[in-house]
Amino acid sequence: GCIGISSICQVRATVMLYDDNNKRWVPAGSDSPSFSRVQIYHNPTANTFRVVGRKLQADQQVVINCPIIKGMKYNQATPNFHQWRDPKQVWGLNFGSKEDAALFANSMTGGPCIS
Ligand SMILES: CCOC(=O)[C@@H]1C[C@@H](CC)[C@@H]2C=C[C@H]3CCN(C(=O)[C@@H]4CC[C@H]5C=C[C@]6(CCCN6C(=O)[C@H](Cc6ccccc6Cl)NC(C)=O)C(=O)N54)[C@@H]3C(=O)N12
Repeated sequence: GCIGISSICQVRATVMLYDDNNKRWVPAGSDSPSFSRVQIYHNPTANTFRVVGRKLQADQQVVINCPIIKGMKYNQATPNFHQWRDPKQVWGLNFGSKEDAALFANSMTGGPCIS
């Protein structure tokens, strides 16, 4: 059958970026921190993973589109704020619920990441 790229997890979270200069978290995308639908896509052919998030509000702005490197450390800083580093920046997800956080963490650590 068609083994295309599929979404293995879908949660609600506010996607944040760490502003190293000002030492503070800023919302990814436009200025207002608001929830996005955040998904983990898996490409079974290449066995690669990617995190994609789109704002829930009308414009569905893509606020994260981040390849996940195998063996990357996934840090569960609190029950509903998790984070990871990519070569350029630090991403943070402020989850809508602890259940969403656990679901996402299980997909990340069950897939490409180490916890
Ligand atoms: C409650 C009040 O919360 C707040 O007001 C803000 C806004 C809240 C919502 C958006 C958010 C929520 C929760 C808390 C939880 C703590 N936290 C922080 O930022 C902590 C505190 C100190 C600060 C210092 C550094 C910083 C930032 C950059 C990355 N990093 C590291 O430590 C990395 C981590 C890491 C470890 C392993 C692998 C990957 C990575 Cl990424 N380590 C290294 C070795 O890379 C970090 O995470 N830091 C959050 C926070 O304050 N806030």
